[in-house]
Amino acid sequence: MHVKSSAKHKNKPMRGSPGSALRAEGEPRKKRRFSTPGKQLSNGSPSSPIQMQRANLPIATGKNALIEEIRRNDVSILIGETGSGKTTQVPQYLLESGLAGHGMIAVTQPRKVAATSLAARVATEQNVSVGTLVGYSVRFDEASSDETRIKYVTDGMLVRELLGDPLLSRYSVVIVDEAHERTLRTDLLITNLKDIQRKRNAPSDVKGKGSAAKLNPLKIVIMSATLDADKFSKFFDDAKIVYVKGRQHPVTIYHTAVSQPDYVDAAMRTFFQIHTDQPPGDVLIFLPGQEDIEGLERSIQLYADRLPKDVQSILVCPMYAALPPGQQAKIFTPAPAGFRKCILATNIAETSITIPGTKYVIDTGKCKEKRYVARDTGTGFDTLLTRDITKSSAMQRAGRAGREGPGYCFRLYPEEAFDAMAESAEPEIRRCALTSSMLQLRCLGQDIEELDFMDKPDREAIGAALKTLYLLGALDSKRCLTKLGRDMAAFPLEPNLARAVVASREFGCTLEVIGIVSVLSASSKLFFDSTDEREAAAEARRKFRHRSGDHMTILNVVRAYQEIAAAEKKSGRKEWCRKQFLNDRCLAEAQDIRDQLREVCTRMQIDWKTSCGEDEQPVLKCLVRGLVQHAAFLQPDGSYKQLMGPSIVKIHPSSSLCDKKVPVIIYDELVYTTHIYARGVSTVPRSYIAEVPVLNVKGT
Ligand SMILES: Nc1ncnc2c1ncn2[C@@H]1O[C@H](COP(=O)(O)OP(=O)(O)OP(=O)(O)O)[C@@H](O)[C@H]1O
Repeated sequence: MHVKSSAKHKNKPMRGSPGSALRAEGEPRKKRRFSTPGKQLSNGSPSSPIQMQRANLPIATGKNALIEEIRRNDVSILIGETGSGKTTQVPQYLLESGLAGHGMIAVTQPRKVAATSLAARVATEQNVSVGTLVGYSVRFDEASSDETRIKYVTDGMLVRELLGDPLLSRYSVVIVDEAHERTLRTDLLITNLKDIQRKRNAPSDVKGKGSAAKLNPLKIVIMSATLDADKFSKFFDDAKIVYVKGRQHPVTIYHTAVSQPDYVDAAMRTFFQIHTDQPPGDVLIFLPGQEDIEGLERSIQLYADRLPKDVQSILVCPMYAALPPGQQAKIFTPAPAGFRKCILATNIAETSITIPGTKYVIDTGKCKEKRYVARDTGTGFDTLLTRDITKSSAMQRAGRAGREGPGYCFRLYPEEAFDAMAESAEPEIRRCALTSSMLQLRCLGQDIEELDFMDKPDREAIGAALKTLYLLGALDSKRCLTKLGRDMAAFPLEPNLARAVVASREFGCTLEVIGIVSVLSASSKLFFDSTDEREAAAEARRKFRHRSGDHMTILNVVRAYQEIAAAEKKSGRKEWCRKQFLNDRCLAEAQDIRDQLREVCTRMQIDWKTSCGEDEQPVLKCLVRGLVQHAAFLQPDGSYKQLMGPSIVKIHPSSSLCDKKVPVIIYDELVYTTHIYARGVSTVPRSYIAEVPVLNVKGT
């Protein structure tokens, strides 16, 4: 293949091309390759195209041997090339072979989009609709029933299930997929699974008569294409490592000759070379974040308009976490005839998923990594810093091509840069805030300091999480879980927002607090920061503005939207939002979240209809309960000093209070750009802060 311009690429076939052995690094301790011929698949019509496709996957060759290995071992670690069929086939094999008995098979995914799209695919392969035999469960969305036997779940949802069912009694097999990502939830889950398995699989004389005695043994399968298998094996007491050989289709990899500091521009040039020179096939471009995606989308549209008439049209589809689920799902819809789809994605599309039609991948080699700064105080903030990806990410990205036929991956960095990359990223447990996880563990009666983790969290982070939970009233001074803490954990919300909802029972304003919290929990922002029409947007926003700041302003929008929603059809709502410069997708998603929070309230005997009317004071008091660590006091120079942390912060320009000087603020989060900014800000009387019970005791 010929690639012009400075984004020049050198060709190298991907390791594990057809017929090659998978493993490049030295021989693993326990290893098995599969080469026994597969038997005919028992489920569905074997001659249907989808069943033929299943039968041709590399994993199908070793199906029986694989089932046998899983049958023989309590824990199996399964390594197989991207696209070999692990995620879609292994659960079906276990179901079809009867190995799962009467229990369910859970397959965990680090991301929602993977869980929902895989459930759809496997349901099609089983010829059923999603939510019947095959289902999914992700935060704020679920499709499952009593019939469900294979459930794709986010790792966070399975951790949440532990709260109501600590032995995961409904499941006979838990498959932890994409375990290499080492998300905080995956690590928590793995720790718990080890313990659950010890209880459920113990010999009956050891089990005694406890609840575990009645349960079937639990099987655990850990899967990935790019995993430090030995580390996982060691953690699970030398568990068996099983290797699936080969990949279905080759992916040819090209590297640039030199590095590309302007990776967005390099991505654009590479895309247009593919578009003008190469046969049809969709293109998936990996970029670090939303900003780069939006920038590249604009540039591609601009240049696309100048292409000669006889060149195919381009359909650009962005894909990042803050896009609502419905919008994200569009990447799976085939492009109309005569169009080439160009998907601009963050690492949200890096693992697990198959995007039909994708033949070319462009990898900028960059990603954004979440890291909590000042983990020791609990008053720090999450940063999302752009950095180089790891080898594991690069291989996963290349693996999104070559799933339906031969693929091509264009890496916008030299081969030497790939060789110099770290093998894998630092586990989240070592770099993210632990508050939410610690609350869940406390509800399970577990102490984070005593748990058996693959990598232990550091003491400072643990201390900060304990402090936060104490200030929220979830733990008492002896670090024991309070009733309040247990109530908070019932809500699928960050602990500070859950605290505000629980407080609303006391202050009689649940209707209002849920309205605000659902918008704050939506995946996209409520207000568009339109640079083109900034004045018009500000003007439209002014009528919702509340003197106390952003939270009550959100409530005003929610109230107005509900009136419109009651009177208008969907198209009318959209039009109204457009005129008000509001994000209708955020409001629609918030409505779904609100409905779910109302259900939780009903279960908890909190009357969600309780309203404080036009009085903002009870609402602000609830928010203070949740955001007490996010309070700051005005300084003589107009900046704000954190009440409980060392930082000096400014009010974010997007806030309705940005040009005001108010004595005390509370805020949703801190963001760091040129300064540390507080975003989502309200002003509250100082007395509200002194009233927070835990501060009150100390006489603050
Ligand atoms: N939605 C889909 N549409 C078309 N083909 C699909 C779809 N999902 C899966 N496939 C086919 O099934 C194959 C196996 O997919 P599967 O997700 O099971 O692989 P995997 O080994 O788990 O890959 P990864 O390690 O990347 O998660 C894909 O390569 C593709 O050929």
